Amino acid sequence: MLLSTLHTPRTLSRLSLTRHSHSYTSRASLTDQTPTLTTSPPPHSEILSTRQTLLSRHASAVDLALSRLARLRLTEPRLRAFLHLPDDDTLLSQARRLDALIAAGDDPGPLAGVLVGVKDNICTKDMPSTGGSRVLAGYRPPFDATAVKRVRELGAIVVGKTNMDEFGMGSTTEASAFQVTANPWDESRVPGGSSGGSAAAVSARQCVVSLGSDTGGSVRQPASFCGVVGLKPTYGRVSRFGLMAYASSLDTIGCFGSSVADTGILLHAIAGHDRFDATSSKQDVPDFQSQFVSVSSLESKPLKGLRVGLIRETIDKGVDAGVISAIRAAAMHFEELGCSVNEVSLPSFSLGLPAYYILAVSESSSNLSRYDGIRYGNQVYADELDSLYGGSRAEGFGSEVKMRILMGTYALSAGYYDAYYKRAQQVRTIIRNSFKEALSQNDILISPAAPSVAYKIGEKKNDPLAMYAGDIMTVNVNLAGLPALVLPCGFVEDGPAGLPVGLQMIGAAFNEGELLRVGHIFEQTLENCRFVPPIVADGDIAF
Ligand SMILES: NC(=O)C[C@H](N)C(=O)O
Repeated sequence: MLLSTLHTPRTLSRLSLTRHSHSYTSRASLTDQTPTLTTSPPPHSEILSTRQTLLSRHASAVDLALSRLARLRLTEPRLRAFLHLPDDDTLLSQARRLDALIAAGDDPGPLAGVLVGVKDNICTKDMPSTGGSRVLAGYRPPFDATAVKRVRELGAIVVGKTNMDEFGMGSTTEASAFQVTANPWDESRVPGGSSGGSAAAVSARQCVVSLGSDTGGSVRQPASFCGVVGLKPTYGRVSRFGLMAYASSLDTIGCFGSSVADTGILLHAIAGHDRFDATSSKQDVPDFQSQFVSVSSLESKPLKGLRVGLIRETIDKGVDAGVISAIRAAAMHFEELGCSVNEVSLPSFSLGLPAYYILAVSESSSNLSRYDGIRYGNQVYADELDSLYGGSRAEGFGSEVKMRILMGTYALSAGYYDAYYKRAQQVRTIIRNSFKEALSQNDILISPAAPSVAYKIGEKKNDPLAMYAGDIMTVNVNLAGLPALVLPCGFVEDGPAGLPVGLQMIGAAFNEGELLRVGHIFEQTLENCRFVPPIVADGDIAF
């Protein structure tokens, strides 16, 4: 954030992008002409500043954890972002261990003292992991997922398990078997899904960063709805060991942060080959942190020469006008940064949604067969096997999961396989190729992360097709296996404080470093824009 240029007339004239009041007490408005910054801007990286604070002994890990936990306890009854939270003593004992290391002069690790939220479909050995499903209520895995193990080894503290749509099947968290999470910007709205708890928790600063999973947009769409940064890595970049499988050829573990830098640092911590996941890639993981250069002015055209392609089909009919204007303003911002921006067409774009919903449900019908009451899952009493299977599933699964298993079984059945599954695989190849072609002429592609801002709770719950249609911006990227970064780029005037709009940047496979570099520069130069929801300031807890 360029504070020095915050109040220049030039800045204000560009504010169609980000016109938003920073006062926690006043309503945000697209027409605000006099922004008021009532608190100092956040550091570009809370992870880096936490490390600095600890090593310089300005505060202890216990102090930092206590202040974060105070906000968490205060906001959680309203947000319901977590399905499981250990008691404070359990968390503070981990902070005490870090303080002891620092006192002894040892390095506590690059993520020391960082509170991380973990989506409930990512296994943790010391906390329940239900995947948002009644079928796994009370299940405690005997191991940590590789991503969890890695962040813990680097000093992070897992603060709890976040709410989600059952097994990742949904876009709002309303398909969680346990609770609906509220959006921190407007508590009558959904946070998006399926990783809605992870996005809401970071947005409300209940934790510093969080892990989610993205099969068809489950990190990127909630990041957009909650005004945080969300990164879906290239398929294979992050081990899926310990992630409950939904659609294995599409599933990825992704990251949330309140800045691009934090999100990239978290990715660096979890990325890289893992012998427990044969699909994890052996590609080197570059030092993403070196990408986070400071930019002092727009005049230096810090992204000079970058070719940006705005996907035409994503700013077309069916997309909210407010979203389109925020994305067009973001495109203008890229031009100001020195990029060339051109509209590109991906004619196969609209095929992504039907192909995704055939492939994802087909894979899920196979993956979820393990929850049969014997291998995994709750078990009902029955005196013969079929009734035990049937009864356990009938009782354990929610209606969306049941519907998808049925659709998937149908698409894979002998008489329909060619018409549905095989055809969807062919479409997947076409989509992959069209991205390849577009990315040979552009360095990055941009689009909205979702066709609208956050929905009202209940608005789409009983209309699955409308719910699925909301995934149009994200599913293609999973089908192509590419990385994508979503970051907040503006507001639509709606709800008590305005609702954030997310920009999606799509890059070539394994080129997360470039997305992070570009995203960091975009974010720093997006003056006058703090994506901190009003709930953070409630209760006088200093941010
Ligand atoms: N899991 C995801 O990535 C979300 C997508 N809405 C789905 O239901 O499949």
